[in-house]
Amino acid sequence: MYQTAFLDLPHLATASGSVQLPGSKSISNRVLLLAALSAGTTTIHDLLDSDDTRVMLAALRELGCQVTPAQVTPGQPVQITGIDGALPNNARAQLFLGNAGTAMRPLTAALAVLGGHFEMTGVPRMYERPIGDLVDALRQLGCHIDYLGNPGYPPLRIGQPNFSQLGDAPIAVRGDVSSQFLTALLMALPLLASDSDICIEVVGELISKPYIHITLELLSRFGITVRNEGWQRFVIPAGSRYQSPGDIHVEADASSASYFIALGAIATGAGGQNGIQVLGVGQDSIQGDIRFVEAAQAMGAQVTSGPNWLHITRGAWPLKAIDLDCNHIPDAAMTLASMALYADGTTTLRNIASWRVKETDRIAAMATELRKLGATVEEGADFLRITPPATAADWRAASIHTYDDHRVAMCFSLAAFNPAGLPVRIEDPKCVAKTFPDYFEAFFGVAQASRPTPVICIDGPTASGKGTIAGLVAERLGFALLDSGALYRITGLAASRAGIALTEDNAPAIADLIRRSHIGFTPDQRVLLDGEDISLAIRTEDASMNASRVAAFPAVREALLQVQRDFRRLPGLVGDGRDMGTVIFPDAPLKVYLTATAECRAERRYKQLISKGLSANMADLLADLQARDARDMNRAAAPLKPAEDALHLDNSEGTIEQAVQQILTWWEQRQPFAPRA
Ligand SMILES: Nc1ncnc2c1ncn2[C@@H]1O[C@H](COP(=O)(O)OP(=O)(O)O)[C@@H](O)[C@H]1O
Ligand SMILES: Nc1ccn([C@H]2C[C@H](O)[C@@H](COP(=O)(O)OP(=O)(O)O)O2)c(=O)n1
Repeated sequence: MYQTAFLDLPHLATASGSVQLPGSKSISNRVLLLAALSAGTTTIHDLLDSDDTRVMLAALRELGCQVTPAQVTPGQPVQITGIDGALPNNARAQLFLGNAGTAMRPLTAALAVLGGHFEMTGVPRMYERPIGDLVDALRQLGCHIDYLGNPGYPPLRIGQPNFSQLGDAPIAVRGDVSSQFLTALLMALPLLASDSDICIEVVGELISKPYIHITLELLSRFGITVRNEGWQRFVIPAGSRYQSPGDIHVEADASSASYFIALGAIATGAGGQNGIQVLGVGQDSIQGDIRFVEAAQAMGAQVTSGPNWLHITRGAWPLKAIDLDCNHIPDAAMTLASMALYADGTTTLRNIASWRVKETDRIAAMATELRKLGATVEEGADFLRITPPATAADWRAASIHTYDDHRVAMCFSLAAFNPAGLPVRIEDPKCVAKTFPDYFEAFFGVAQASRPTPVICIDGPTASGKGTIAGLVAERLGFALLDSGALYRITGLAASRAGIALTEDNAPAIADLIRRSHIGFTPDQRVLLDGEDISLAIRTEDASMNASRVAAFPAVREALLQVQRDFRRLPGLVGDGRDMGTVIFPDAPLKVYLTATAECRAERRYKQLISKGLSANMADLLADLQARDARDMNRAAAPLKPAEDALHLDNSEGTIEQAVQQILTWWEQRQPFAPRA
């Protein structure tokens, strides 16, 4: 996940490949509870790992369900052995449910029906989220629930129910507040339906029918067939009993698929590859948002699909403008607003009043940000009318404000395919964590830039601060990092360990050795050589000297050339070394030549080595450093020197942060995101 203040998407040209989407949150937690209530063991595949599912798993373990493994591990299924419809007598538990509404509501209903002694607590925000309508419905049945704080809100205490008064009358529940209450009852009441039918009657208009549809579909997979009488009455037949289906796959979130469906409709593939493959959700999805596919098709997308996948390619181009009632796909429809930027006329999205009360006022947010890109947007109480920029010249480079709304951030990534060749800045990219923490990683995994990916080169002599400053600049921009010196250090170490003398004669053998070695960099910046952690071993002064020696051999530099260029990846790279700007990335848009006086560098290196627990001597260090400077600057192959277009930065006086800020300022000056006057 990108934790940066903003993320710059370079202009993108093509996209192809496949994307595995994360599991749906609402399906994950329903499946967990149903598995826990069932007879038998359920193997759950593709469960989402999120705050909500972690809370639910912890609660189920607390209630005595066997859960293996105890945590969600990527690529590994979770097995749950259920309670077969009953808890032991006098079961007792204190359940902390954080801010997970998808755990609090269904667990309250199920435990109130099962009976025992339970306290349901959470974070302060949970105590502001109403649960009174559900509690009222459960009390009608004979469940025993007390409020421990404010009436109508958690925390709750659940006791032993008394079902002696339970007659044939339907159980009434309000349908116009949150469909989660009805979902909770639908999942709890089969526990009571052994002898006679149970009927639930919805009072008021039922909202969010697609979510009830998901509940009914999942119930049927766990052996409960509910009769749906026009979305007003739901009958759970007598004799219902939860039975594990054995294996079950959690579908990916269909609204998350919408960005990649749109991507497939907007972008052509590169190098003969065609289209975007979306894995995890397909044509028989039980989620309402899958109908986004029809809207995308109406705009021109070509979609083929199977049970668990979709494949999308560009069809009509430009896309076709549409006029659509979006009530059935409120979340995914936002993606249509981004597709409208590429349409042949004005697109109207109607019946979207609910956008106004989501994470932010989404109608206003989309209108404001689309306008920044150059679109003409008319905004109504419940509609949005979007006319794309008339020509490529009418597009603007925009810094997109995201309003702490994951969908705004994801939607506007699609603007990076604009015909004007402009980059797009997404502010606060971490807001995607709500449903898709690695969205941008997945997006970059299938998209290709129209020009070489941006690189910031930081070259300079030893201990000038390159590594430290390059690391910080990369972190602020969300860029990858290349510590090219580490590659020469690894080479020197590998050759010494192999007993090869570091002489010019042996250069081909050293180059050959490094080509055959497996070099790895971990996300936490550890360095691996054939699987061994050599992070410390390459930092000794001996290793520095050896690195400088092997770095003078053209055969070694040749062997490491492509290795270094392969570090270049979206959204950008910061390269630190001696020849980043002169040889490896001569086309880099920003090159910095970082220097500091020899005395200053020796002193800093001394402190650095001591702090790592390595021995050091000031006089030797200064002499070594000057020798290394001389060798690095005077060698024939790629000597250390500033690139002609490098900006010089003297790092002797200022702080690390000042140097970082200077480089970020130079970078900003090369970007077109300044607000329009
Ligand atoms: N402006 C600065 N002020 C104080 N210390 C600095 C400054 N710049 C770098 N340093 C310190 O100098 C040492 C050497 O920096 P490093 O990044 O390893 O240099 P290089 O990669 O150029 O060899 C580090 O301990 C770093 O924290
Ligand atoms: N791009 C590069 C990077 C490093 N080298 C050589 C020159 C240096 O003396 C060694 C070690 O580089 P490194 O950047 O790790 O060294 P310092 O941290 O600056 O002391 O490798 C090079 O020739 N070209």
